[in-house]
Order: sequence, then structure tokens, then C-alpha cells
Amino acid sequence: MQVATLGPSGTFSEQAALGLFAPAQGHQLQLHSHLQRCLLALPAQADVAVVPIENVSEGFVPVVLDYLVTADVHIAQEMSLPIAFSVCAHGDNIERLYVQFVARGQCRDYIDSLGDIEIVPTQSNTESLALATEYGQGAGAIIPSHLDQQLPASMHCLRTDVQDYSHNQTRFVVLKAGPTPRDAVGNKTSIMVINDDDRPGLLEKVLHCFSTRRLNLTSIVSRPTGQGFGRYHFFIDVAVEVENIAMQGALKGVSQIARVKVLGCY
Ligand SMILES: O=C(O)C(=O)C[C@]1(C(=O)O)C=C[C@@H](O)C=C1
Repeated sequence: MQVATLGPSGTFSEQAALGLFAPAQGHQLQLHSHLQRCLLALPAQADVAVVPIENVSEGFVPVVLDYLVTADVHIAQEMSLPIAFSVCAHGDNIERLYVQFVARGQCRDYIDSLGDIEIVPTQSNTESLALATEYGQGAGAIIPSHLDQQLPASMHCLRTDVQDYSHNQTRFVVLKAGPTPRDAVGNKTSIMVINDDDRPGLLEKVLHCFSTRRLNLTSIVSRPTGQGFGRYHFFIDVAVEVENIAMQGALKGVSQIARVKVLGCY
């Protein structure tokens, strides 16, 4: 299987991908420089993409949710990883800090404690290390803790566990081309309610389809449609298998109110 994920080697995404698709079992990892490129690798270059979708403190990763609105893919699997960060630098002083755009929000307290320094957002935690190494004196990087022991000779670890929450975790999903298969099994169904025709009470009516059938929603997130203020798509997780009779009833009900896409059962 060709597996697209975020590179270069050393990212948390690579760890998640290796955990699910071991090279020893014949899988091949493709490491892409941007999250968007991992997503676009489907289906021509890769069979699956392993991407972060949600962090315990930062919430959902917008680029992944927005992609799910229109892309012809489904979520086939999920896994969570504990996420710990360290900070490394050339000397003891940091004037310029490289940090991945999602990691930045997870290490906010530490970054604020550095005062008025230059913050350079990057695409991946491994890219942060590479750019800080290249820049030289004055530069530091927020890096995954599993890279602490593999720093280049010019860099040293200044502090470990700089994430705001000790129980920090990120949830990764496996995306595959095509719609959710009919025989998909799991205890969670993800759907996207696509808001083509905004009107009063739309969300209330959608939620009613689940509450009257006593179906438990485990998350509901809105994403802007891009069509104007106040217009949102709704990304909903339901704690039940897609083939469940009540869930099928709810889906039928929702589809009479708005366009609905089943994103996966896993
Ligand atoms: O840069 C990495 O190491 C990644 O795998 C990306 C990513 C993300 O974008 O959420 C994955 C897990 C952590 O939450 C921080 C960064």
C-alpha cells in the first residue's frame, strides 16, 4: 500500500502512519512537505493518506475538514497518539523560534514566556528543526520529544515537555478514495451536513433527527462555507455504526433537510 503522510521523516504523522502501516508488511510511506499535498496525493499517487484531524486542545485541523466537504474520500480508520514537545536551540538564547502551525497553539504558554521574539510558522515539526539548524545562532525550534536524542551536533535540547497540557493527544485518520463502503464497520459514524440553503432552524432540525432516536453525538464542529458570514457546514460524529437502523433513519431525516455526506464508519 502507498501511504501518504506529512514529512520530512520525524513528524508525529509519520509515527502514526508507521504504527498503522508498517514497512515490514510491504507498505511504502510517501512523505509530503505540506498537509495539503498529502491530501492531494489521493488517489493518483497514494492508496491512503494518514493525516492529523484533531488535537485535544487545538480542536479540529481546518484544512482537513475543508477538504472533506468536497473530496471523494472516506475515513477508514483512526488512531490517537500522545504528543509531547521539546525545545532545542544552538545556544541558550532564542531570538527566532520555528514552530509548526498546529504545534504553536499546543505550546502557547511556553512561547509566550519567551517574550517578544520572532515566531516563524512552519508546515511540520521536522521542518522546524531543519530550518532552525540551518539558520544557526539565535534560532530555536519546537520539536517532537522523540527527536530529542537525534539532534544535529550544533543543537541541544533546552527544555522538554513544553506543551500546555501534559495529556496532550492528537487524533489521526486514514483517508481512502471513494465513498464510505456499504460494509464499513465501527462504533462511530462521521457525517458532514452541507449547508447549501441556509435558513432559520436548520441546525436544530438536524439535531432533532438524532435526539429523537436517542443517538449520541460525540462532536459537532462548524466550518465556514466561504459563501458569507453566518453560513457554516456541520461536521458531526455519532457514536453508532452507520448500518444501525436508528442511524439510517436519522440519515434519511437529515437528507430531507440538507445535503449530507457520510464521511466514514470506523
Ligand atoms: O508536524 C508534525 O509532526 C505533524 O505530524 C503534524 C501535527 C499536526 O498538524 O497536528 C501532528 C501532531 C501534533 O498535533 C502537531 C503537529
